[in-house]
Parts: sequence; structure tokens; C-alpha cells
Amino acid sequence: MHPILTHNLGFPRIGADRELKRALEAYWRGDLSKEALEDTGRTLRRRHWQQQADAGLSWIPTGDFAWYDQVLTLSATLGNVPVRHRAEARNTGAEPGSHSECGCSEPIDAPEAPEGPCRQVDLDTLFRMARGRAPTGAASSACEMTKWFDTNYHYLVPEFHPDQTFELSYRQIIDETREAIALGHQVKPVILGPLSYLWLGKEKADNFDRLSLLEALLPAYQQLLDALADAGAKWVQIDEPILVLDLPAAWQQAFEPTYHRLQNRAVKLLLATYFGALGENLSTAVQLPVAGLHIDAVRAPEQLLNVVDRLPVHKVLSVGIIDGRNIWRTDLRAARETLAELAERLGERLWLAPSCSLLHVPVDLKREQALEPELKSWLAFALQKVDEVVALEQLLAPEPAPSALAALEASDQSVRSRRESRRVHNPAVQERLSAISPTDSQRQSRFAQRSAKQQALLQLPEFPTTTIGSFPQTDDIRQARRAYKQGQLSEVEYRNRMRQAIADAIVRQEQLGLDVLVHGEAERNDMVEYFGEQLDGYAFTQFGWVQSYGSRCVKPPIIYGDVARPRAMTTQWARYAQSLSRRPVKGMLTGPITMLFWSFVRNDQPRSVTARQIALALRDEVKDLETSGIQIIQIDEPALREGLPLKRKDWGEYLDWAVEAFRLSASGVNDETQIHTHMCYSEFNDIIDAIAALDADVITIETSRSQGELLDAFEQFSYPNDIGPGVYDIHSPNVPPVEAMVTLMEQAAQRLPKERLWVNPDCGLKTRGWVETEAALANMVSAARRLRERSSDAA
Ligand SMILES: Nc1nc2c(c(=O)[nH]1)N[C@@H](CNc1ccc(C(=O)N[C@@H](CCC(=O)N[C@@H](CCC(=O)N[C@@H](CCC(=O)O)C(=O)O)C(=O)O)C(=O)O)cc1)CN2
Ligand code: MET
Ligand SMILES: [Zn+2]
Repeated sequence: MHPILTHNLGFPRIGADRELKRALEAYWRGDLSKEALEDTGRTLRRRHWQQQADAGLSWIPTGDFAWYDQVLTLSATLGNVPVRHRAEARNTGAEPGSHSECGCSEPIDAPEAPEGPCRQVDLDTLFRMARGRAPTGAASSACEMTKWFDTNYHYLVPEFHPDQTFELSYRQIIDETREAIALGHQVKPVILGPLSYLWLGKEKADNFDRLSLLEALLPAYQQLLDALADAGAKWVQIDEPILVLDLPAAWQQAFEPTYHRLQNRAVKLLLATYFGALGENLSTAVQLPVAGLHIDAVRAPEQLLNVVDRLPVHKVLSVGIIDGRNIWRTDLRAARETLAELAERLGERLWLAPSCSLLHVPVDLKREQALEPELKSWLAFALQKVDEVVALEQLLAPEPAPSALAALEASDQSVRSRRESRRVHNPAVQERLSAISPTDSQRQSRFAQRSAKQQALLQLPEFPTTTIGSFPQTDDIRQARRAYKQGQLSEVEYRNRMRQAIADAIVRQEQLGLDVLVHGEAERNDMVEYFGEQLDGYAFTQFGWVQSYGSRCVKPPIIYGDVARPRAMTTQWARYAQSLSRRPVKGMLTGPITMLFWSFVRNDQPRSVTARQIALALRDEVKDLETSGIQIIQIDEPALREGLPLKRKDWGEYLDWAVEAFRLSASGVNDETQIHTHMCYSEFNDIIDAIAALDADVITIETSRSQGELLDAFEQFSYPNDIGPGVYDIHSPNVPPVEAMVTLMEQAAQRLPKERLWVNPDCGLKTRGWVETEAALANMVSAARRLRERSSDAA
């Protein structure tokens, strides 16, 4: 028997070939039966459990599989389904307590039939919540989606009402736990804890605090824990990642009574925290009446000894020693050294694991055939990380097995090769970095002067209209790219197909009457990957997919070395697009912070240094666009907010280097060149001064969810430059009515000078179809015209 236990906090669910994505999309299209979809899920789970068991983990996670998102699954489990998405329990004289009308197959736990809409939940209920459909099939707003802590993963935000009740209503996690146990696995279900669940949700009524729902929520958690125990679970991992945030006192104080209520059950609880240090919550966390605590020793190695010193002697400490957020191979020797001391002190109370769920990394490095062998030897994806956990456990044994020693040897070699590699270090880049001067991140003149010069050239009307960059990535575009990548389409043919798509987008925009056009980004597989493929110091994978939301995935490129731009990346496309129109066509780039956060980043130098390198490469691209005759250049920074550290004390330092990197990329141009930026994912109120400090001439920003609040912040701050508050939500296929957009803009005009306002959607249109896109934009242009008429009437 091994004295030290190993486990995993979660495995990627999408499948090495994105099997789940394909099955989901086919099911939604109506091309796949529910049975076939369920079959795909079962096959994936079975495969992932078996792979982890084969690797030698002591505990295999369940509850990490989700059809769309794990927070959504939990909402369903707890019966927290918005009324608009619930199945109708029509009164047909059916047996009380049966669900013949809503098609639920589950027995009802409560003896009396629930009043009103049915509480029982099935797969289609989940999809209605995620994708915005009422049971009738009519459009109804989807649950809001937002970023999971500081990752690029999106979860579905739970909705809370003052009179909310909770009860066990959906048994997926329980069923899957049984399923795994039946296959002979030793499993540990994973669920999000009640306080994090409440924290991550949103009140849907005024004047109430969702923390007040805790009392109502805990019995449902107790039901769930009992059911998991019934299913045969001995341990349950209960995630409370909010313990790494700065918590208001009421939330911090709620932990102790909550976990008192959840103890004494038939299962032991492993309370998991990740993405940072426990900080102010450390003593709360170590004292909670649970059987074990998991901490992130990658993001916050400094907390390790502190926690060990203060952990009660009966508790297990799970040390997250393998980086679950990045793709670097672990330095096993260093990790073993860290752990050896802990092993001595904790004995078999020490458990080993990745730092967090492996949801955030691709599945299998072995599948990559095109990576340079040297670079590949520096990497580990989910399966390799599981192997690393087990190797470390073996290396802590008094006499490690030969396979473990071989793993150690391979790790040493990889560490050495990476440290010394010429691939990583580029003296020219380092020289240029050290030559940066403060004026490099200053535009030539202040905004007022620039703006006047720009307007003299651009001659834009009041309330100018534009879009955010991408137009629909049609099947035709994606098929052409696939054929090109597979060698079935020549480079010339591929380029022609993309030019056709660009020309088509330009014609449509002119017909719609938009003022500032875009080329539509047809040639880009993704706004980050596309640039990563063209920059030195960046590598890209063939199969390195990571779930972003639902069935949507991204393939984050890997920054492994000093970043440089060997040649211009976008000028050809931009010049072509501009040649087709007399109206200005925006050049379109992804900014340094977004390039950083949506890639796998180096862990051998501070992120601020990498950001500056990317900024210099983009600066050259910006200048090349200007030289090519492009008058307006947009540098997208949707990830600026996401990069904000989880603890407030770290915000200032981050914002300083982030703002500087953006300005470095944008400030090489003449006053006449108009710099735009774009941000999405709301909640910018806290960082409005940093947004102003970017000094972009125009910012287009997502506001559709909390427009009032966001604009209040811009108003209070007297935001000085131009702003385009997104007038409609591109995540929905619904066509926004003209009047709604006029009203939104009039509200904006009450807060900000109307001369500074632009009219645009809230994000790019790549996930939409052309039909709804054209209808929406036609209405948007009408809205702008109406605004201009009203404005000249008033004058
Ligand atoms: N990196 C990044 N992060 C982001 C965003 C973003 O745009 N990029 N936006 C937000 C999230 N929104 C997102 C919106 C859409 C998609 C998305 O559409 N992803 C595509 C993949 C995009 C891509 O790389 N497409 C490739 C196609 C790769 C592919 O699937 N090829 C198929 C065949 C072609 C096909 O039928 O699709 C294959 O290889 O088998 C391309 O265009 O070249 C998907 O899941 O389907 C992802 C995130 C926040 N985070
Ligand atoms: C996630 S922000 C997207 C910006 C990009 N220019 C687009 O329109 O798709
Ligand atoms: Zn956006």
C-alpha cells in the first residue's frame, strides 16, 4: 500500500477529438438522438476514468463531466431552474406526483406534487437554460455567462430570488458516481460548495442579499451528500474557490456554521481551494470541520508551510503541486524536494494532486505530431499531468520504482534543455526591451488635438456606426481553411476564398450604410491563435483544445520564448479590404494583454516582461498598418479585466504593466491615426481609471447587461475619449428592435457628451449567421439615423 494518496480535481470533458462538442452540436441541430448524445457522454466518461485509473491515481473524480457547464449542472441538481426554462406541469388529471406531462423520468422525492411549473429537470432543461429557450421552443433569455475566476472558461451564472427554495432535482452527479463505481473505480465526486455557489450567482431582485438563501440551500446540499454516500462515495470533494478571494466579513463568517451543518454525514469532505493563496481566509479554512483541505501550491507556494503549521492533526492536506492551469512539464526534482519535508511531517495525511481541475488544459500531448521534439519535451497536458502526480508519489517512497526514477531523469533533462535553449532566448528582443523609453508609450499629442485631426480626415457623422471586427465564420470559410490545412487547397486558392469572404463583407456593410467598416476576420481561426501562429516565441498545437463555454473551444497557443514578429501579419488583408471601399476600414489586432492571457504563458519570466515583448511586436504591426494607409486601427483587449488579480492588493501592479503594454503597442502612430480598443465581459466599473489610462481614441465596450451601471462609472469618472457602448447582445440570435437601441443611446447621451458616442454591437459577430446579422445591423443603422435626426431637431 502506498502511504500517500493521489487524486485529481477534474478532467477535461470535451474529449481529445472534441467528441462532446460534435455530439452536442449535432443534437442541437436535430441530427443526433438523445440516446446517441448520452452514449457519447458515457463513452467519454468511461475512457477518462479508465485513463486516470490506469495511470495509478488513488481517487478518480466524478461530477466533473458536464453537458454544458458544471455550475449549470449544480443549479439543476439543486432545483434552481429559472421559471422561464422550467417544464410546464400542466394539470391533466395525472397522478399527483407523477411527471407524465413534462416527460421527467425521475421519481419525485417530495410526496406532494410541486405547485406551478415542474421542478424536475432533464437534459433539455439544461440546454434551455444555457441556450435561451422556453419549453415551448420560443426564444427566452439564456442564463448569463461569465468568466470562471481568472480563467478563459465561462460558467452559467445561477439566478437567485428572495423566495427561492432548493431541493434535489437532478441526479446526474449521483448517477455518474454510481456508473463509475459499477465500473470498479474508486471515486471521489466533486461538487461546488454552497458558499461559492451563492457567491458566483446573481440576485434577480432588488434589496436582497443572496447570502440570505444559505439556510434554504443547505438542506439540498445535505440531500445531495446523502445521495452520494448512498451511491457509494466515501469522500466528496467540495470546492470553495472563493476562499482565495477577499471576502466580505459576512461571507467569511458564514463558512464555519455552514460546514458544521454539512458534517457528520456518511461521507468525508475534502474542501478544495485553488487559483491562489488563502490569505485572510487561512485560519477559517484550516479550522472548518471537514476531513481534508486542498490548496494550490503552484499559484501560491508560499502558503504551504503556513497551512501545514496550522492544520489540525486529524486532517488530510491535499497539495496541488502540478500546475492545472498551464502546460509546462513539472520539475519533479524541485517538487519532490518541496514535498519531502511535508511527507515527513504529515505522513499519510499528505495527498497529492494537480493544483486545480485539469479542465483548463488540453487532453493528451502524445497526439501532437507537429511540435518540435525539444519543445514537446517541455510540455505536459492532462494525461501527462496525471502521470506526474503518480510519479511524485512514487518518488516519495523510500525506494522509488525504476519507472519513477526514469520519470525524474526525463524531467531533469527537460528542465535543463528549457533553461539553456536558444529557442527561448532571443538577444535582439531583450536588447530592444531594455531600450524602451517612457515616451514610447505616449501618443504625440493629447486626445483633444488628435481627435480634431482625425475628424478632419475621417469626416464621420454624429453617432458613427461600426462593428467589432468579426463577421460570421460561415461553413464555407471554415471548410476552406480545413481543406487548406489538409493540403487540399493551395495557398493561392485559400487566399482567394478569404478575399471573397472579405469582399462580400465589405459589400454588405456598404449596403447597410455602416460608417466605419471592418474586413470581417474571415482569415482568422481565432483572434489569438491566428497571431500566435505568426509570431516567433509562440508555438501552436494541432489538438490542444480547451473548452471555453458549452460546445465552444479554443486552442490557446503556447508562448515558450522571447516574442518577435518576423514579418507583417495583417497588412495584406487590411490593404485589400481598404482597396474595396472609400469608407474607412479598421485594421484589426489583438492586444498584448489578451494575447498573453488567452495563451499558455511562460512560467520562467514575469508575465509583465512577456506582455512587453508582445506589445513591441504589435507596435510594429500597428505602424505597418498605418504605412499601408489604414486610418483606424483597433487593438482588442477583451481579457484586460480577466487578467485582474483575484486579490485587490495586487491590482495596482497588474494594471500598471498591463496599461503600459497596451500603450506601447498603440503609441507609435501619428496623431491622425485613430486607435480603437474593444472590451467585453462587463464589470469594468472597478478599473475605469485604467481603461481611461489606455488613452485609446475610441473604446467599444460590452454594456448590454448592465448598461446603466457601466455608463454611470464612465460618467462619474468623466471618461475623456470616445466610447461606443454596445447597443445589442451578439450572444443571442434575436434581432434587436430599433427603438430599444435608440433608447439605450439616448440614455448614454444623458450621461456622456453625444459628440463622443459611437453606435455598435457589444462584441464580434463570428458566432452568428448572416441573416440575423444583417437584420440586426440594418436596425442599428436606422437607430443611428434616428438619433442624428433627433439631435439636429433639438439643435
Ligand atoms: N481565444 C479566444 N478566447 C475567447 C474568445 C475568442 O474569440 N478567442 N472569445 C470568448 C469566448 N468565445 C468564443 C466564441 C467562439 C469560439 C469558437 O467558435 N470556437 C470554435 C473554434 C475556433 C477555431 O479555431 N476554428 C477553426 C476551425 C477548427 C475546426 O473546428 N476545424 C474542424 C473542421 C472545420 C469545422 O467544421 O469547424 C476540424 O478540424 O475538424 C478555424 O476556423 O479554422 C469552436 O469551438 O468551434 C470560441 C470562443 C472569450 N474567450
Ligand atoms: C472577444 S472580443 C472579439 C473581438 C474581435 N475583433 C471580434 O470581433 O471577434
Ligand atoms: Zn468582444
